[in-house]
Amino acid sequence: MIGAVLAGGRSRRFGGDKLLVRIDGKPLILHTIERVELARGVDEIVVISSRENADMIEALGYDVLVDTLMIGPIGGIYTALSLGDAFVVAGDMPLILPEFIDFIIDRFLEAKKPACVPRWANGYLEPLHAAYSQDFLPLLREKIEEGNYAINRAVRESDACYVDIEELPEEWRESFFNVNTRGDVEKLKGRNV
Ligand SMILES: Nc1nc2c(ncn2[C@@H]2O[C@H](COP(=O)(O)OP(=O)(O)OP(=O)(O)O)[C@@H](O)[C@H]2O)c(=O)[nH]1
Ligand SMILES: [Mg+2]
Repeated sequence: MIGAVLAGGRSRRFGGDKLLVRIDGKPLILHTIERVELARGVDEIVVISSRENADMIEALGYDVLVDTLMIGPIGGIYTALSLGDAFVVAGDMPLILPEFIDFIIDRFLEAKKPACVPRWANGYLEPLHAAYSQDFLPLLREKIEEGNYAINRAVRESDACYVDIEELPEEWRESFFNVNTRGDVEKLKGRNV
């Protein structure tokens, strides 16, 4: 399926485009993309980008679909699904694990549900590290038209399948690490990314 990497955020907490910050000499978004490419179940990468970032991402050698909605991740997911079913990931997740991606994709293909989303025991969801079907589009469209831009709520109202994180290997949890602040970049120093 498509690996859709979201890259249309404004990096407000970071200040300056976080997806371009260099980690071991390589832009953050490339770390994420190269890991998603390693998943067996992903056969094509598409970056769902803001108009401003499109040229830069194409220059890195990847296909871009411009998100014209710019209403947050829900709009990025909606845009990605116009191409087909997709594993969607935030561009700021440089530690994402290919084997975890494949685990979610396998569950998704088995369950035949509109979405397959990791869930913590306290109910918290990880919707930017999840698989989505085009069957999710009508509900997303309705939410967007109503101005309800919370992706978690849309997932909960759908007939989604959930992957219970705490039942999986503990080492997989770092897959959700995402860079929001400059301090998060510091946390990556000295480890293999
Ligand atoms: N395509 C698309 N991607 C988005 C949009 N909003 C956020 N993203 C991406 O979704 C991922 C997770 O979002 P956040 O961690 O909130 O990133 P952000 O919105 O850039 O940062 P903040 O402004 O600090 O919240 C990042 O990779 C963003 O680039 C959007 O409207 N469209
Ligand atoms: Mg984030």
